[in-house]
Amino acid sequence: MRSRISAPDTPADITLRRLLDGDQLQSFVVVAGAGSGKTTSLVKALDHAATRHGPRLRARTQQVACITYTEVAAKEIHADVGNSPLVSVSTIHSYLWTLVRPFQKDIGLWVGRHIEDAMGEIKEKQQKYTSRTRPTTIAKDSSDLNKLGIQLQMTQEVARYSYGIGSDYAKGILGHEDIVTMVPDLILDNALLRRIIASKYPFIFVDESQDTFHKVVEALKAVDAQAQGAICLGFFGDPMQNIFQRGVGVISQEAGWERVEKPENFRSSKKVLSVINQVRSEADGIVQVTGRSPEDGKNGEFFFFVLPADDRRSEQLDDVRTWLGQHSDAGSWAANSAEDGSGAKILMIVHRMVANRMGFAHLYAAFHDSGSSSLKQTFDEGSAWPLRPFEEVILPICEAGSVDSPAVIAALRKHGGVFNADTPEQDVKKKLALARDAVSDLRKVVSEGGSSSTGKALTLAVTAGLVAPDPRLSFYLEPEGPHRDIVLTSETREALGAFTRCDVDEIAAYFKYIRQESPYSTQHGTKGAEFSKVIVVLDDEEGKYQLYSYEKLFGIKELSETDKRNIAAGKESVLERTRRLLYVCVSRAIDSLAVVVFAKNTTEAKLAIEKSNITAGGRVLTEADLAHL
Ligand SMILES: Nc1ncnc2c1ncn2[C@@H]1O[C@H](COP(=O)(O)OP(=O)(O)OP(=O)(O)O)[C@@H](O)[C@H]1O
Repeated sequence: MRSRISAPDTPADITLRRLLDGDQLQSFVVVAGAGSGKTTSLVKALDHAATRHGPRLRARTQQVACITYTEVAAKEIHADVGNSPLVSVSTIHSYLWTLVRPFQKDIGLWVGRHIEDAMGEIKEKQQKYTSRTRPTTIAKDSSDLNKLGIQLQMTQEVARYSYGIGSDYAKGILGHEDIVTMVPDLILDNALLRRIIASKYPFIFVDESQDTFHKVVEALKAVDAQAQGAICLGFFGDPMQNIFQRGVGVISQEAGWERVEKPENFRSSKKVLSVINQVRSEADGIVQVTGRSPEDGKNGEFFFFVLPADDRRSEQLDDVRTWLGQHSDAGSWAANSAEDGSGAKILMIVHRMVANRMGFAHLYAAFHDSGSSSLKQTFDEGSAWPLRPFEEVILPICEAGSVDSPAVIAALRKHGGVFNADTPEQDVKKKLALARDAVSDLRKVVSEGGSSSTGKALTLAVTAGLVAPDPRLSFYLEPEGPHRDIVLTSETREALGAFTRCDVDEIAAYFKYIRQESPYSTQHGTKGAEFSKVIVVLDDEEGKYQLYSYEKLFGIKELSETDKRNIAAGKESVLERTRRLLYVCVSRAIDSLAVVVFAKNTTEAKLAIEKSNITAGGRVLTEADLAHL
């Protein structure tokens, strides 16, 4: 990839430099569509702030802060600015924790209040019991209340809170969820904390700002308001690409802030850009113009298929690839991985069909049929907490060449419970020798697979201390173990039951999909990426929990009463959510794009799609076209 710093300046880059160089710093919101070079402008602005204000930042031990979405993105951005020590690039969680870690007393008070609130909710529920309330509910509430009381008592003894995977307040551990709730509360409550943040970070930039939590935005705005021109708070984002449920979407502009626009699209061919603009036309109506030079301005290609939603979807998708290989100018659309640029990338929402095809149907069912809505969502987005031990430790250990591979040590060192990054070398050797048998047993369990091998692998890894799991998981596996005061909802318990009964092979298959190693990618996981040829598959999932519906978006299916009520009340509806996901997907294509809709009634679907204008005048292709292969 070409260095982002060396990309030619756009008018937005020049505006940003003006804002960074004024006597009074000015905060801003960059609002621009897909492929407009937001990340590129962010990197240029970071570099400019660090270079131009370097001596002053150094003298005052200040840094330019950049908050981004994933650790991978943080590393890439930091590398783009030459890993400058004046620039601190981190994920939102680690940035927020760095800010409040020294405020231990305030953290303790917050935790106490948080537990009391949870106790209050249960007490309120108890007041509403009727003669029909089930004895199991009454017993569970009473046990949960008792546990929370014990937790509250034990927090009195906590000398120092640390940030772990999931919360166990009694042991002084805060989890990811706590950080994004607690830190904004503390910032909003504490003027001193706001002053300290402003004096340490005179420049704070937020990447992918549409996906930032509401409360975090509010807290950063409070820091900015108090600093009165002494800091520059800059958001880089696209409200149309807000595809995670807790994201703020639009960042409202405060008085005196500047709105910076980037009207160009540097990524996509003309045909693809017209689809991108069409999808956006019914949202905020931002229309992009091509930023590609005339010699570089390829026309590109766009194809639209409507096919029956039956149990032959997989074969039909193969036929679509073959058809495209024969009829498009872009060469092969074969099913090889798109990493080498030759094949096509298929973007699908995590879906029972993908799960079946990719070999993780039971795992999918464990999260979708019994989990809470947050477990379902995080599963689709690739970040569900019960899967972390596999992602971080168990799979890397099992995928390594041998028990003694450096990859095994690296995984245990980074995430395991056996030793941590600070363990002295001689202890690492000793502990590893002890852990060697467990590692080897774990590799055997995983390679044998079979029903319930997920639970077996987890129990083995946790008991041997190879992983430091989320306290919720630890409690589930060992109810009388070290995390016995944890409270689990019945939904979570049910999902964990189904999860541990899965064949561990399914977890490997799921991560292959999530990490985009397969020709398929999740529609969520594809954010920020770009591929030469893209096939976007639109296929509504059956069931009552329907967050997205392409059939509703195209008018193939009627809106439900709830949808109509949400729209009438100006609340977010299935239409906006689906449109945004579709926007993110179609805008990943550089040259060629194909959209495949699987619908129950293809005749009605074809008519509705033709009416929707998305095909930009092109013909809707059907099964009959594929028949001529
Ligand atoms: N100023 C520029 N001149 C030429 N090409 C550019 C410029 N800025 C960005 N690009 C190219 O455009 C493409 C998109 O850039 P980038 O990923 O920064 O956009 P983005 O707005 O963050 O995208 P998205 O929001 O869709 O993920 C990249 O291939 C990048 O190299």
